[in-house]
Amino acid sequence: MLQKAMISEIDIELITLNQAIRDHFAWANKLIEFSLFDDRMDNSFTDPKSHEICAFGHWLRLQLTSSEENTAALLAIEATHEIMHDAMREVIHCIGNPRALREKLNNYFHAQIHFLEATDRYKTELISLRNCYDTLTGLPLRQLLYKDFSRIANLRHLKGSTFYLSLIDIDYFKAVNDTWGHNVGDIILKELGQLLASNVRMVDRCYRFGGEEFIVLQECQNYSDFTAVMLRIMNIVRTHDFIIPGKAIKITVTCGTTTVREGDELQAIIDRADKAMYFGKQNGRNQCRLWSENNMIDIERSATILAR
Ligand SMILES: Nc1nc2c(ncn2[C@@H]2O[C@H](COP(=O)(O)OP(=O)(O)OP(=O)(O)O)[C@@H](O)[C@H]2O)c(=O)[nH]1
Repeated sequence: MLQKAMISEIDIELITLNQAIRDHFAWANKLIEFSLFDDRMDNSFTDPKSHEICAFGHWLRLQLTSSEENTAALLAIEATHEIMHDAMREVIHCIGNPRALREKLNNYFHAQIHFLEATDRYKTELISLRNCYDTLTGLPLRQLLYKDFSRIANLRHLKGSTFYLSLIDIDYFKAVNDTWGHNVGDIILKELGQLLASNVRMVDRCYRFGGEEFIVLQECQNYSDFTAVMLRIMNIVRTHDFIIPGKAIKITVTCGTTTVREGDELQAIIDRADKAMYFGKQNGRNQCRLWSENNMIDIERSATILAR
């Protein structure tokens, strides 16, 4: 399944894909020029690995090395791209032999259509994925959390690591909207989303769960790693200057967190995190609580004790 941490990554991929397709057409036009004017062919046509040398091939390599999740879709494009280059080389070999050329040219046209169909499919996938992201904060929305969860549950099983789900809710956000207006509320949501996304590790995921609530899914080797991360996030948020027109303001959040246990349904996990968060709200806000059957553990106190 395709995966991106932020909507901007999808946009960048769409922009660069469009550019790569334009580069492909420039390359195809060059082929017509070479054929008509009998110019010297460059290695983006003649090399047996020409599909790796051309500008589109460069784009493809870059995507294949930078993302593991999209590999299947990208490899499907690569296969059609390579076949198209092979077909084009056969066309070149048949120049001067009109009878053979007709068939080779048809093969090339078909290969080109398959290649463009594969890139179209990928583009459609990227665009439908884009609809699962929040346009305000750029973060994945709750429907992606549900999709990601089954993959994460498998990972947990395979790697034996502990996953934590944290529900982060802005304190007194209604007052922010009432005092400074909804647009300022939006500025805060956007900035908080970016702050959270840039302060979790690459392997962790941050979602806009709805309204003024965010969810962070983290994979941690041990409890002290987890408490250290949460302590850091809480401190980053409470000390951050949120720039609104004419001034900078500070906000706090209350966080409820829980471990992902064997066989857990996602809804049950979210309910536990919600209970822990609610406990934090009722006990002064601006804190992070870990759900436990008997008491809701104060994560920041726990992190401080563990760090001694
Ligand atoms: N600006 C803006 N406000 C939103 C958005 N989504 C939800 N809100 C507001 O978030 C506020 C949430 O208010 P409450 O649920 O009362 O919570 P709160 O004021 O943060 O109080 P506590 O959570 O108890 O600390 C409401 O005023 C919603 O209108 C949004 O996308 N943009």
